[in-house]
Amino acid sequence: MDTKSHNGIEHSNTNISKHTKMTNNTVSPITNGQQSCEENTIPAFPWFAMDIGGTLVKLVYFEPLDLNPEEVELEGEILMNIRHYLTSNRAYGEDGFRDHALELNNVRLGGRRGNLHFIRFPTSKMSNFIDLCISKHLHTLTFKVFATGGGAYKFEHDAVERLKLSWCKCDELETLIKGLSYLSKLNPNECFYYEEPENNENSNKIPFKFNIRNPFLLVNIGSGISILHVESETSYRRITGTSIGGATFLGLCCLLTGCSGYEEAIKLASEGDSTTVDKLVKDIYGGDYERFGLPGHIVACSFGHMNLPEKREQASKADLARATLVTVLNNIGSISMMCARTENVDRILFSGSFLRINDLSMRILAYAMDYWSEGKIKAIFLEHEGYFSAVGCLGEYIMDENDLTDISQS
Ligand SMILES: Nc1ncnc2c1ncn2[C@@H]1O[C@H](COP(=O)(O)OP(=O)(O)O)[C@@H](O)[C@H]1O
Ligand SMILES: CC(C)(COP(=O)(O)O)[C@@H](O)C(=O)NCCC(=O)O
Repeated sequence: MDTKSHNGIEHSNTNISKHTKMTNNTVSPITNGQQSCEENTIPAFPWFAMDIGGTLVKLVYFEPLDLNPEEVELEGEILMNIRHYLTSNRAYGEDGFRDHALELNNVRLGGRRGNLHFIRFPTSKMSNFIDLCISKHLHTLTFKVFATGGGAYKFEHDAVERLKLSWCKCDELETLIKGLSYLSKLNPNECFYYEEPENNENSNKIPFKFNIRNPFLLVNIGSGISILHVESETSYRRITGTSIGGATFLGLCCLLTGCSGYEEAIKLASEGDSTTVDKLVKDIYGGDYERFGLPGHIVACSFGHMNLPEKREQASKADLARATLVTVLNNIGSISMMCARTENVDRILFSGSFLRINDLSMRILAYAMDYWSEGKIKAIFLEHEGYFSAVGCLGEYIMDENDLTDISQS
């Protein structure tokens, strides 16, 4: 049975991939007509998948390393130019970036060998991206694009009309789990935890040997937040979600500090002190609230000092950014903890681009999970943060059953 994703609906899909692939290590040649998404063959190069989210487009590109002379000839100038353009640049115009540090080399996908590249740009620039594809003559070729995230639906008409390609859609939460399963097997350092999250000098990041078959909670912190209970790659439920997510942090930071983007917001937050903004238990009790085990140092009410003009004057932009971050994290932490207890799991995996260049948030979450669970629940983080759905979407259409049997990484 293969069901759609809604809160509380069980998912069960016993296939590794929806489509069984031919494994003769060749790809279909580019054809003149549109290719069907349901075709039972490995699709023609180029192999792209895009997760078009509420804030960012995450694009995963497979660069083949084993093209034979005949394929090089078939590939033609346009695709060769695209390949060189994507792999030789780290920035594309003002808004596109390749996360070079995340690149995975010499991986096997669809029976082929290649490098996986990770590229992102703002979803607000989707139409510029389509213009760029047209300027590089991609609309004159026929190939498939694998798309997930809300934008796979929202932008389908525009992409298909203007680029004349086959637009193959996948569900973002299904591909999130598939991508997690694939990358955690491919990359031994994919999952990690902090041994001493409260230690600012050395929080001790340790690789975590992840086994998808032990039930866990998956908290995806994107623009908004989805929380899933996962029992295996093919059996999971979306338990709940919250609208107070990564976009809330960024939006409120822009409003409160006038910062211009995510990088600046995170830098400000790392320099700030939230206790000038938040009211702590000790600000109310003068110490701990012992009867119910609330220590004085925890936040009693986020932004609780900000009703007073003199406190507003004392709070710097950095303090406001830090308080915004802590507010969002406290909410994520307490919902995640409640879900972990209700579902009886002892591992919470946090994914999503909100954790990009955000060691501070990961350590705050790790400390909170450890503290409130008295060491029983472990917070686990992921190197490829927001890219799992895009990877899972590529794998959904391209992976064959042997892809993970002979892993070798350079
Ligand atoms: N360069 C960036 N621009 C905007 N937001 C970013 C950036 N890098 C990280 N983020 C954070 O990641 C969040 C989006 O996470 P992501 O997993 O990509 O979600 P979505 O799929 O909804 O776009 C943003 O709301 C923001 O908090
Ligand atoms: C609607 C979404 C699945 C979209 O995913 P995103 O682009 O935020 O990664 C997500 O924003 C979400 O789960 N929001 C919370 C909705 C709720 O349960 O309240």
